[in-house]
Amino acid sequence: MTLSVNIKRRLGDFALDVSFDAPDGVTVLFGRSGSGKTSVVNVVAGLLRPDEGRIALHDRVLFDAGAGVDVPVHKRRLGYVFQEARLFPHMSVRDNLLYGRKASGLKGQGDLRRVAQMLGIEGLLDRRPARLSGGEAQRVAIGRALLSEPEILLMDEPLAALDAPRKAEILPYLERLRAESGCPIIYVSHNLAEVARLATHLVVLEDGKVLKDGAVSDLLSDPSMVRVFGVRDAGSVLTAQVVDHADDGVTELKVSGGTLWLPTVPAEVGSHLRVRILAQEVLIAADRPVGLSALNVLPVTVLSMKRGDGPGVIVQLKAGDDTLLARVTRRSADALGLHEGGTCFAVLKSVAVAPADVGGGLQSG
Ligand SMILES: Nc1ncnc2c1ncn2[C@@H]1O[C@H](COP(=O)(O)OP(=O)(O)OP(=O)(O)O)[C@@H](O)[C@H]1O
Repeated sequence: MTLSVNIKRRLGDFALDVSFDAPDGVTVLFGRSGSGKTSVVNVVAGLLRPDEGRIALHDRVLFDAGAGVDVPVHKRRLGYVFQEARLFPHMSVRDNLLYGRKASGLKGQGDLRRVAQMLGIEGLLDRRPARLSGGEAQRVAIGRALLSEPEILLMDEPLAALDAPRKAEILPYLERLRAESGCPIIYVSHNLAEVARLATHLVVLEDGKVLKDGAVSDLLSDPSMVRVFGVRDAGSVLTAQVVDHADDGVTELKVSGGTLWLPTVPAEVGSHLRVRILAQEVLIAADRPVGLSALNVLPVTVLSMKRGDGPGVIVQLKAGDDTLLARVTRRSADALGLHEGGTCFAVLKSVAVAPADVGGGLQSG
C-alpha cells in the first residue's frame, strides 16, 4: 500500500509544501534541522492540520481539504515511535506492549509472541522499563506501536537518543521490520549511515519542500545530492550476495559489477546484503592495477564528473548495474584523463567498508 502525501501548511514564516509517495518499506525523510521533517510526520499523524491538500493511504483518504475530510488521529491506524521510548514506568514490558492495542480498541494479545520474538524482547516481558537498556526500551516502544496493528508506522529519529553500540544493536531489528511489517514506514533521520542501511525510498527535504525523492540507491549515487549529504558522507549502496567465507578472515560477495572481498561478514552464504561504499574510499586507476594490497578492483565506466567548489571532483561510475561515486582531486582526474564514457577501474580496500555499513534483512532469492 502506498501513502500519498500532497499538502501545504504555513507555520509562521515557514512554508511546508510537500508532495511524495511512500510505498511499503521504509521511506526516510532526510534533511537538515528545521527542514520540516517532524512537521511532515505530524501532518500524516493528524497532529498538524494542512491548509490545503490531500493525504491518502491507497484508497483510504485521511485528509482532503477540498472534500472536508480530516480523519482524527485515533482513527488513522498509526503506530508512532519517538526518540525516547516513552514507556509507562509502573507497567511491565508486556503491559506496555499491550497498551498500544487497548488504546486502538483492539482486544487480546494479537501477535504479541511473534512481535516480541522479532524484536528480541521475549525474555523481557515481565520486567519494568527502569530495568531495560535504552536499546531494549526502544525495541519495546517499536513493539507497542506494531501491536496496535498500524497501517502506517511513523518513526521520528528513533535511534537519535542511543549511543553507537545501542544503535548497532537495534538496526538489524529495523531491517527485519522493513521486510516483515507490510505497511509503509515513515522514518525521520539526518544520519546517512542509517539511511543507507534502512531506506527503500528517500525524500530529501529542504526549507519545507521536497528537493528530490526516489529509490535510495538512485539518490545516494546522484552527484547533485553530494552538496546535501556532505562530501564525507556521500556514497552509494550496492546489493551484494554472500558467495563464500574464506579461512583468512574475508567474505566473498557478488555484486553486479564483479566481486567484493570484505572482512568477514556475519551472514549466511546465499543471503543478500546492502553495502555502503563511501565516495572518499574509492580510488580510480586508469589501468587494472597489479601488485596492490587493495582486494577490490571493479571495471567501471565514467557516467559523469561533477566539480565542486574545492579541489575535488565527484566521479559517478557505472559498475555492472550499480552506480558508484568516487571523490578524487581535480589534479588526479586530469592526470588520469578521466572523461564521460571512458573506462577505468574502481579500487576499494576491504577494510574501507565499516561493519556498520553492511546491512541485512533483504529478501533472498
Ligand atoms: N507551530 C509552529 N509555529 C511556527 N513555526 C513552526 C511551528 N512548528 C514548527 N515550526 C518551524 O517549522 C520549521 C520546521 O520544523 P520541523 O520541526 O518540522 O523541522 P525538522 O526538520 O523536523 O527539524 P529537526 O531535525 O531539528 O527536528 C522550523 O523552522 C520550525 O521552527
